[in-house]
Amino acid sequence: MERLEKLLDKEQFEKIRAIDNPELHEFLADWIEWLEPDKVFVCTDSPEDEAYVRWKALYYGEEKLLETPNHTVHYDSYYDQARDKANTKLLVPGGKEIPFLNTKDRDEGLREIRELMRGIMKGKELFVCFFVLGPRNSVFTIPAVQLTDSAYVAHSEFILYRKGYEEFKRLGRGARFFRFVHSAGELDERKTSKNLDKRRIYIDLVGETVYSVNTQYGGNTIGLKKLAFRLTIQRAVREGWLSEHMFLMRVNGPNGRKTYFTGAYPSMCGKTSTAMISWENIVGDDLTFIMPFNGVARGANVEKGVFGIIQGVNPEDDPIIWQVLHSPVEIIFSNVLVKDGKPYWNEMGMEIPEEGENHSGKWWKGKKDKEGNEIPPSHKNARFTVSLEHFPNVDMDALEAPCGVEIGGMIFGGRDKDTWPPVREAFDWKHGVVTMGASLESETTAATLGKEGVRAFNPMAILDFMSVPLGEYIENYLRFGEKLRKAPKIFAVNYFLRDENGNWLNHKLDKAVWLKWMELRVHGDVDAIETPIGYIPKYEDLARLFREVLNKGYSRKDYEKQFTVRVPELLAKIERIERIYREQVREVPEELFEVLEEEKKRLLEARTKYGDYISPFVLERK
Ligand SMILES: Nc1nc2c(ncn2[C@@H]2O[C@H](COP(=O)(O)OP(=O)(O)O)[C@@H](O)[C@H]2O)c(=O)[nH]1
Ligand SMILES: C=C(OP(=O)(O)O)C(=O)O
Ligand SMILES: [Mn+2]
Repeated sequence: MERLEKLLDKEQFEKIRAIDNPELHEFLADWIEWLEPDKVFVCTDSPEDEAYVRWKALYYGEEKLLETPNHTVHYDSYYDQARDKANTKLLVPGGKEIPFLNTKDRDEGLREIRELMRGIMKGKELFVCFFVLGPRNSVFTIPAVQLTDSAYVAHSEFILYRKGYEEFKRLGRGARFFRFVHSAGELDERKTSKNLDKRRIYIDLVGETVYSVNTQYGGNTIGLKKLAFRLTIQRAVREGWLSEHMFLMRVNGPNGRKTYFTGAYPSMCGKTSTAMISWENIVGDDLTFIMPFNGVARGANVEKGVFGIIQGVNPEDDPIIWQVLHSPVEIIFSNVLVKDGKPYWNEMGMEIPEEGENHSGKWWKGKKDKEGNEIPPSHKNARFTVSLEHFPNVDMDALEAPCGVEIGGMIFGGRDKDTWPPVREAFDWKHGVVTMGASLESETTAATLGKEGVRAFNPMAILDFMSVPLGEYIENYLRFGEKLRKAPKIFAVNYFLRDENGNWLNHKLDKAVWLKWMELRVHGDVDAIETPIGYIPKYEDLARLFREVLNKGYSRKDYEKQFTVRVPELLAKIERIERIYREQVREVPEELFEVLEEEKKRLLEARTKYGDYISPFVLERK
């Protein structure tokens, strides 16, 4: 406390003194001394402190006002537009190599990151912020403290997370809290991070602390989002619950029935757009905690806001997001095109100006980057940051429920052009966990730096964030199901099937029909067709639902094309997955291989009887 008294002015010091936690005090004193900010501001839960951060984002030029009140725009460097996987490392003692995880020796990593951060906040203001993951004062709550010199990062966190200062005060010495230390580093004239060659995101799994430096992109910097996620996965696996890359939503069934679903898809594969379907209800769009209570799986949103992809948001497909983005509620737009104070983005379904300012600076149509690529109006990974309370279809009761909501179904999906059908149901928990979750593959996207469109192994859509050996993580999943009296049904979806010419086989809103079908299946209200890979919908049920939900026809031809069981592709996929688990992952539960083996056998038998490509109508008649 003596050290802190010297480092902080009286008013800020009093705010810290009110929290009885010596561990926190020591952490703050160490880092404030090390980072050497000119000024420190401590945020309590008061609206004034939040307003101060919001104002500082403008004052320091990290955000600019737009025409609509409460709207601002933020830019990240042209080369800092996505998660940097290569420079994101897990610090583990001895630098133990773990397949699929990017690890580094803990001592070495800590030394490197401390060196990069020494005195990095000279001339800058440091914000000390307190938040919680999960609803406040609940079984899910995890407190966290964020140190950052970016008012944009702190501002984003106020929009996305529940305030935690009072929670820290309440918990005192009992708080098992996460720590995040971030610096955007030196900024250029556009107020974007300059030293990208020294961009590092290091996750200290032992100290439950994450360091992030020389970057601003939210996926690399917003402590409570993808950085905390690595820490919560570790806790969940140790404690026997699930921390997942999943949306949480309510699907409305017949006669007012409410059924909650989670959905795990890799970044840029449809979590937000599914959770936002206007006639259903959103609880969360990215991160869900799931715990077993009295034999029932209950889920809660880790966050209270959305950091969503803006490309493609248009008034027809996304009426609610569109409406929210055009109302005067607090929103940060990032990496969009701005002209005369108005934001524009790719595929917004209206005309876009031919010049303005965007993530590349001054922009005009046809402008090329250093690599000779034409720069689109907005970046593919451009985003909006907004609180869920502003969405007319938010399920507020579910969002704040201290014990979460009962989960009826869990969905897995990815970008797959040729293998999985649009929707199918697992035979049981184990079958779903193994053949849907653990077998997920998806094409890479612009949410991470590097090549797009490459099919990649991505179990549970979580591989980028995995912080424990994969075998242990899958073991935890399998055992989780055994704790449940009534396990959620598991489903797999694929929104991204293409025909031989590369055209999509489904419209963006077809997912709304799959959701209604899954809701009926959770309650056993419709029959299904048994296939070697699980249950698929009957044509008649889908045709009725297309009419009811979208007021559209659905032809037998489209159904047959979409739901054909593609035996060669499915077998090739099992081979790939089995090889990965046999050759690359260690200590895989034996059940995984058994379940894959059974699936393979079913597919081979079906091929003998019906051929390589099996029409769902053939299977229905059998
Ligand atoms: N073709 C196609 N694209 C989709 C569909 N759903 C979402 N997308 C696109 O996928 C991208 C990412 O979607 P989003 O829901 O933000 O993904 P998230 O990162 O998982 O939350 C956006 O550009 C969407 O327009 C779909 O059903 N079909
Ligand atoms: C913030 C992210 O989340 P998502 O794309 O899953 O919405 C990210 O991946 O950087
Ligand atoms: Mn999203």
